[in-house]
Amino acid sequence: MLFLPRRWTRDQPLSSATSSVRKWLTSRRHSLWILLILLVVSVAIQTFVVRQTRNDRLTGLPRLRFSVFKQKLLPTQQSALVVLKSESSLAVQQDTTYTERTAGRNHQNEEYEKPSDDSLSGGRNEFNHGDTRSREEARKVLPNPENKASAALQGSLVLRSTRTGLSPGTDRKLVNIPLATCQPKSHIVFLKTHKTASSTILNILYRYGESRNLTFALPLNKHSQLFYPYHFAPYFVEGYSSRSVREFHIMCNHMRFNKAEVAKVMPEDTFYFSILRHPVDMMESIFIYFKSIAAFHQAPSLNEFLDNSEKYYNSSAVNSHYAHNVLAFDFGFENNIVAGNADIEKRVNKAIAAIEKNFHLILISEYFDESMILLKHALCWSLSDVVSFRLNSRSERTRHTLSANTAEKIKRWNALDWRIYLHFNTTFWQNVDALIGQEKMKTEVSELRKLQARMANTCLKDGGAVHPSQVKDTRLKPFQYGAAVIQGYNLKTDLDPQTKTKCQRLITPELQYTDLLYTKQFPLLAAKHSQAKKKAAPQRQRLETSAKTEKRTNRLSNSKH
Ligand SMILES: Nc1ncnc2c1ncn2[C@@H]1O[C@H](COP(=O)(O)OS(=O)(=O)O)[C@@H](OP(=O)(O)O)[C@H]1O
Repeated sequence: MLFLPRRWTRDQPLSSATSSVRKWLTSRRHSLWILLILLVVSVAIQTFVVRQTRNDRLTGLPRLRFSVFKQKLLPTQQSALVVLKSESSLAVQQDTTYTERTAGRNHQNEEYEKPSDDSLSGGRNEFNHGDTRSREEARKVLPNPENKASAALQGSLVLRSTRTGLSPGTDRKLVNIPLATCQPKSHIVFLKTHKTASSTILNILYRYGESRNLTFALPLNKHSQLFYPYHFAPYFVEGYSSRSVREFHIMCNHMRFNKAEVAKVMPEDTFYFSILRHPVDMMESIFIYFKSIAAFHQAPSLNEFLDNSEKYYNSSAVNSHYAHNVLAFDFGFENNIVAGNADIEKRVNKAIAAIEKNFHLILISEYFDESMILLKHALCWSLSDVVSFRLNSRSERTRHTLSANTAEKIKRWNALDWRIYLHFNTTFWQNVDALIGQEKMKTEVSELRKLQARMANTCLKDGGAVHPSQVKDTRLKPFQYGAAVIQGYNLKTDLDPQTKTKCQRLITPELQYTDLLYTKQFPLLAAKHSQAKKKAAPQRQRLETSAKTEKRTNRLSNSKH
């Protein structure tokens, strides 16, 4: 384009300066130089544009298209994501289009389902106390406290691997900087796994962020989850596609993890962490809580489910992931594998390597307080930042322990989860040794417990959790689901306004707190959502009534035949 036609340059009357330019331009060697320079300049421009786009993704956040993802959805699941089509058009198809759990979670004032004890166990003798066994078993996989190998890690915390044939994941390090000099971290991703005490951690993160005006990567259209069980995609986050949020600080709602996609939403220096629970206790909790899913619905007991999984479990049924290696599933992996499968070692190693690569810290539910101390150090937070009350816990009536025999069956059925748990239970204690040491850990845990006891004394009316039917303030009632009875709290009545707000936040259940933050962060959208919900209420009520009538009629006609 810059080359002048030879004929044109030859015919023009030129001064000596322009004539030498002409000669230079028409020389073949110089033409090649010009070409080369042009090439270099265009490559530089392209690199600049690509970088700029990437920066935009992390901060300014460009628009993503929905249509690509829609094709991947299963027919039964498609409707759940219809609402995603337009973020700002507010296609509020409340309740009826959600996945089972999400739908349930939007019916706050549901009747509590009272479980029949037999339906839970297939024999009450099977159960005794859970937490103790699982803590003891967890202890069995601790490193020898005399083991000085971890001393070599002083100064930096390296997540060590006990996997076969793989080197330790050294790419993820936590620097052991004294609390006095370190900078508190506020770019955080918490992968909220299921039935692992994750709601208690979510509450900690919500309080930390709210009190510092941080921005949360909340689910689009006021949903309570980041469209779990679909693999995470950036457009699941409110404010991402519309670019209405410049920077997200914290992402912590349930999602199926996908690092590459999460990284598009969160800043580069984000701290990633998650929590695991002993798969035996976890499955016992899940079996009760998700009793209504297809896999568990017909099973008279967990033991019976495990003995006849081929009868009850269909991997393609909706919500079946809750019934099989759900930890692995939440981390984004394929979950359908059992012990003895030829691929198990490969799959275990792959999963552990990926978690080590993508997460800075993995906590253990059985050691919740120790986990909070570790987290506090890793994030450079203070002790009061990690104070919490136990949330989302079942009443004793629906809490059970399984026999050793059933426990072994769970470990085989959830072999992938079991191996992941064993690995990270080990690295957890290596991290404790490396970052703070066992002695300091004991001291700090005891300080944390004292602080928690003081807070409970200040805030709680009944000293602890109560049956949901006894929760006085209905706005603070925890969501009830399946065959579980989830406990709540009552506050003391004579609290001054500031203390009251602080105490209230400590006991606010996940759904209500998510709503509250959404309304703070997106007041206009929240107002439109509640208007749309009000409008849809009578129609929903009609649908519910006719569904109930139809169910009753069917039951009657079935009993006649
Ligand atoms: N602080 C602390 N320490 C130990 N365990 C705790 C803690 N907080 C909550 N829990 C227990 O975690 C279970 C609820 O987990 P989640 O909140 O992750 O459940 S959910 O997936 O969000 O529904 C639930 O377990 P189960 O009671 O066995 O169901 C809670 O009792």
